[in-house]
Amino acid sequence: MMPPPAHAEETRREAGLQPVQPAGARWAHAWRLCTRYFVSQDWKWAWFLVACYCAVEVGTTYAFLLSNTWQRDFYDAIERRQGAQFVSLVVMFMMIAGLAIGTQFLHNIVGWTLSIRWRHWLNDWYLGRWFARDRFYEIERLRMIDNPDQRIAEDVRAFTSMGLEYGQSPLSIAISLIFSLVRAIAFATILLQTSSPLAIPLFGDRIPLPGGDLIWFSIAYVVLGTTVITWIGKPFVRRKMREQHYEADYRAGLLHVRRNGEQIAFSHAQNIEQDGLKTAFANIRRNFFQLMLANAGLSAGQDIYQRTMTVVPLFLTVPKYFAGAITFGQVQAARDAFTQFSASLSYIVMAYPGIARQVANINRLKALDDAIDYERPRGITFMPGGTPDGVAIRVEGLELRRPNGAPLMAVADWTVRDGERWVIQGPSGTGKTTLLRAIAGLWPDGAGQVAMTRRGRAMLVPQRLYLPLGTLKGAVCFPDRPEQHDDATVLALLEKVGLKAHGTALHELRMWQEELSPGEQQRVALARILLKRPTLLIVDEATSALDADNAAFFYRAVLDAMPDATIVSVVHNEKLAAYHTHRLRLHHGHATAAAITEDEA
Ligand SMILES: Nc1ncnc2c1ncn2[C@@H]1O[C@H](COP(=O)(O)OP(=O)(O)OP(=O)(O)O)[C@@H](O)[C@H]1O
Repeated sequence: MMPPPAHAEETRREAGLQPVQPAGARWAHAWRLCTRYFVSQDWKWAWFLVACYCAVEVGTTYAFLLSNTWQRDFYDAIERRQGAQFVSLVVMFMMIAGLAIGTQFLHNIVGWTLSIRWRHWLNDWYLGRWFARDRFYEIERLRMIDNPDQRIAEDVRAFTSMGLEYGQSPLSIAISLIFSLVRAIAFATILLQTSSPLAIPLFGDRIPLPGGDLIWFSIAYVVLGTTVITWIGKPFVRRKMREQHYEADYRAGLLHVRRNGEQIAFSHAQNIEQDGLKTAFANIRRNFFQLMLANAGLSAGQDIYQRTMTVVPLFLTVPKYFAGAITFGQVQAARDAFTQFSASLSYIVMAYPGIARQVANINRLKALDDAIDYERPRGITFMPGGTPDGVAIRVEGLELRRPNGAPLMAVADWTVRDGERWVIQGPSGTGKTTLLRAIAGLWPDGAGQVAMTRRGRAMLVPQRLYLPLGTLKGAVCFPDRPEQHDDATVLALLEKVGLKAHGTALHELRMWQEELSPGEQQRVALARILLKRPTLLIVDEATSALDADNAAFFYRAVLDAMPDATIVSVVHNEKLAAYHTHRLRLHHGHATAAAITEDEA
């Protein structure tokens, strides 16, 4: 279980590279993310669906207006005891209800279709950038942001969601806002019919205001409500963002236990792990209480706002009704219009939790984009394919440093010629693996130059082999696709490396990384090498889990099959050094290179 990060670190990883996210930058980013899709190759669908979405919104507004007129007629008919109109009003009501239900249905269908198409496109876009330039590796290496996986899976889903189930996308918020204003204008015309002129006293004069009292009271009501609700809701945004972070950390912790179950069970470390998970959950719980408080304040504010919205117009119109200036139907219509007008204008108040969630979401996506786009200046110049003929690796003035700039190790000049086999040795933690990473172009921190033969002809075999999710054949063939090699070849290799018993499960989809023992996984690595036959093989303690005989067999099999291959390997076992022609010894931050003499071998 990973220890929970310190608070400052936590905030940094949450926010990414730019701790302070100015609101303008955030919304500009959301705008860029939205517009990208609308000029993508899917633009026809995108615009068509948005047009449909807007048409449905027009239908919804029309249904609201019809409903308002119906209310006026209905209550007037009741007041005048016009029973003959009752049936036609009921039929009218059913037609309006049908229109409202139909528009809601279309709203969902169009919204969902747009959501999945948009998410599909954005998902591909993020995956492409995350994999490009090895960003997925670099972001983890430098621990730039928390849980990029969650950001790609869940935040992208919420960002593109046009329905209510995962919160609303900024696009649907924007469209709803526009149509709220349209609705507000439509209802303002109705309000004008029952409004009285309003004038404000100023310097002994009374300045008349355009529009009527109901409109001005409604606007004042909305401005006051929006200000108060936005103020109350501020902590909600931060808590929501932190919730996403803590939930993702907790899930990552559970996954970590699942992945390392064997070691935890063997060492009876369940208590430690449980404590770690409980601490992670305590973060969720603590945040939840704060979120609950923030939410409770917000909900209470919204509730009071909504309840008073339905009675305020009555206080304003009933005196006019008693004075005989308006009908009872007009009182009801004015009440409905006031509520609809205020509700339309106060979209921000009503949708605040959804908007807050989206703000947190956009912050997280912005941090992900910043991390993906971040260009860390490369200290070490890497030149794949930049070696002269006959040379596999050329290192000049190499200084390896940690990401924080602290020096790790220096290799002044080092040349690995074709066909040479180098063993790299040195105490633990001196930087052997880091040197291999630098050779493979994966470690940019430091100074100097590294040139390597073309990447396609080289192969890096780490201590813990990566077995992709899928079949055993896929695991052996990786990074080639399984269909690129025939079964007979793969089965023969499995037999050669002593994994014949697993041959019957060649096409079975299993968690091979969990199922095969570390030694078996290293034999899969051998099968992979023999299948790929690279001209440059970089091996990092790839025989550490094998017994002495099998470790020796590993090197013999490689040499038999590829006698001309260039090999650079990190091994602790002195006996395995005998399979090499040269030695690079790392000690006290420096490297010394020498040929291995017959006597040494
Ligand atoms: N991503 C990283 N961020 C910060 N420090 C790192 C990172 N990766 C490696 N290091 C540090 O660099 C140093 C050298 O690590 P490296 O794995 O290269 O050592 P090594 O010689 O291969 O050790 P061993 O023989 O134990 O495998 C270690 O102190 C390690 O903590």
